[in-house]
Amino acid sequence: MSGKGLVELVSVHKSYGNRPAVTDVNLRIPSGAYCCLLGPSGCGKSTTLRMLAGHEAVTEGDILMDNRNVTLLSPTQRGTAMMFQNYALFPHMNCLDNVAFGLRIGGMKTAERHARARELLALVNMQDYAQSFPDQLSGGQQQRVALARALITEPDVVLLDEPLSALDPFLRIKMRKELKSIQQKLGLTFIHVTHSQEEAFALADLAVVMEGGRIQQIAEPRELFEQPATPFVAQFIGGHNLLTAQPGARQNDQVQLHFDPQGSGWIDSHRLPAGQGELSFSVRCDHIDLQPGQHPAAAGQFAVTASISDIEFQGQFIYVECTTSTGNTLMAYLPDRHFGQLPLHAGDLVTLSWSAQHLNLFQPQHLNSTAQVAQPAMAI
Ligand SMILES: Nc1ncnc2c1ncn2[C@@H]1O[C@H](COP(=O)(O)OP(=O)(O)OP(=O)(O)O)[C@@H](O)[C@H]1O
Repeated sequence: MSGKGLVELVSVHKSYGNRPAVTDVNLRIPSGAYCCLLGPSGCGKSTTLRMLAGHEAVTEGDILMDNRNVTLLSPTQRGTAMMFQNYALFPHMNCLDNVAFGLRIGGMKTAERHARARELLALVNMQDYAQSFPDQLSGGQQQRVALARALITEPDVVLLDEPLSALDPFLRIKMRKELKSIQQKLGLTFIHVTHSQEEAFALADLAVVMEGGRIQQIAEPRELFEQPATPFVAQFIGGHNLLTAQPGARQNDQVQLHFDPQGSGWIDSHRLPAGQGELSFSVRCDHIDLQPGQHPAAAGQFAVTASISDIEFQGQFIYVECTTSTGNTLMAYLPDRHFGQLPLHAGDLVTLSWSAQHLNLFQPQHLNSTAQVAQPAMAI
């Protein structure tokens, strides 16, 4: 463990001309963390990574590494190493020389450089390929060599720009396990840009979801999935329904919520923001139950009536899409064995229900985000 590699971005902005690419990014990545920057194309994740590497100037704000302000330092002065999407190996050099290259600048003797490069090739399980050239290697092997090359300068922080995107799906899963295992073994901070939520969930200690140049949520993957902070996050990570409801009658410590046209349920009043009109929620597709016919909500449950518009077999679960009488869509993932016991067909009237504890309430301050304007929550 290096014990180093604490990374902080303080009010970082980046504009190209007068077009903002990254806006007001505040982020603290602890030493030794595996952090994934996640988001759709154009959200600003690569620009953020390039600013961390020193390949892109910061327009406003500061970047700190181990409490040292590195904002104006060159890439080689920061203690970072970058691994690129296409690996950027030198085609005319064998693996040993590719890996040893970073030590040339330091003026180290060839024998010493090669000895160190051999150690790193062994770390990434490529010791038998020292004399091979990049075009003689598979994608996964090239990726391992590129990682060894990034590690040879003994960085505290490794920056990875879509490192798995050039690999086929099987190799991608294998290589992501290797990346995580090397990161844990060396105890370095890894900052990994991806547009895949599955990759971020598998790798990250800390996931940062970006949209429109801004951070939408910073959380551990489990929290991100269980409590997405904004409608954008819920929609981007997938597997969530977005809902809106109107608060109605009060009873004891509970408030009734009404979904248009035929749905309702009761929620603890302390969960609702004061003075709020319409409320926005998400509920996970795998937290929804389905029953044939029309039923009122049971105690502690929410229920909505809709008709089945589509059923798809997805392997481990059945995807059931339902449409309410006002034309909105609700999705449920039913376990295969559960679905087998139900006589459900497209066109059937069903009741979708879920526990009140599974309603994820969006806080009103998060509903003013750009993403919310672009993707309004759905009224059911
Ligand atoms: N060199 C540049 N000049 C002008 N605009 C740029 C430049 N690089 C990025 N941008 C703009 O900045 C915004 C953020 O781009 P960025 O590459 O960081 O997004 P990204 O999330 O990494 O996307 P992708 O997944 O497609 O790589 C985009 O609107 C992009 O068009």
